[in-house]
Amino acid sequence: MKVTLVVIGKTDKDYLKKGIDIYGKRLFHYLPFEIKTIPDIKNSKNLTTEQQKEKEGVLILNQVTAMDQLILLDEKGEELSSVDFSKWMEKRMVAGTKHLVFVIGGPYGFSPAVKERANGKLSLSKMTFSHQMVRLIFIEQLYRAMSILNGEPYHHE
Ligand SMILES: C[S@@+](CC[C@H](N)C(=O)[O-])C[C@H]1O[C@@H](n2cnc3c(N)ncnc32)[C@H](O)[C@@H]1O
Repeated sequence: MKVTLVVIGKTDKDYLKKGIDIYGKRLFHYLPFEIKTIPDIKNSKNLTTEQQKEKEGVLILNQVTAMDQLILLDEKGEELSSVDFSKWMEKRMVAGTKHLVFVIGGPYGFSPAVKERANGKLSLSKMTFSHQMVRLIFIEQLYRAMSILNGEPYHHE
């Protein structure tokens, strides 16, 4: 199963880039993983938040095919423990999912069209993180889930 993380705008802080690079490489030992970066919307200051979400939504949906499983990362989504997230991943692998696409919304979240297309919503916490910060937090959790499935001593209960 291939996993893609779709994000909006380049990662702008070096401390995040370093962490994402470290955990992205570790993750790649377990499964094909890539980050797809959608460029920031131009002249977003002249747009309403709804217009910005719509435009981001079109670009997000361009990244997925009808066969892909699209999962939104959203603070209002389903909350799982790390062990339960590892089981959640395993279920998709066993079910033969070919391409699992996680997406992090822009500063204002997701458009209605993206929410409608999504196959599920996962929360990393009830707290809201910046769309930059959540990249590293999610990749570490994905690595943790895969290390649990592979019996590695990274996670301790
Ligand atoms: C600043 S937040 C946007 C918050 C906005 N109020 C909303 O309605 O989504 C930017 C993005 O980061 C991600 N995010 C932030 N906190 C999260 C959390 N606790 N769990 C999962 N994703 C989160 C989501 O993808 C969100 O769309």
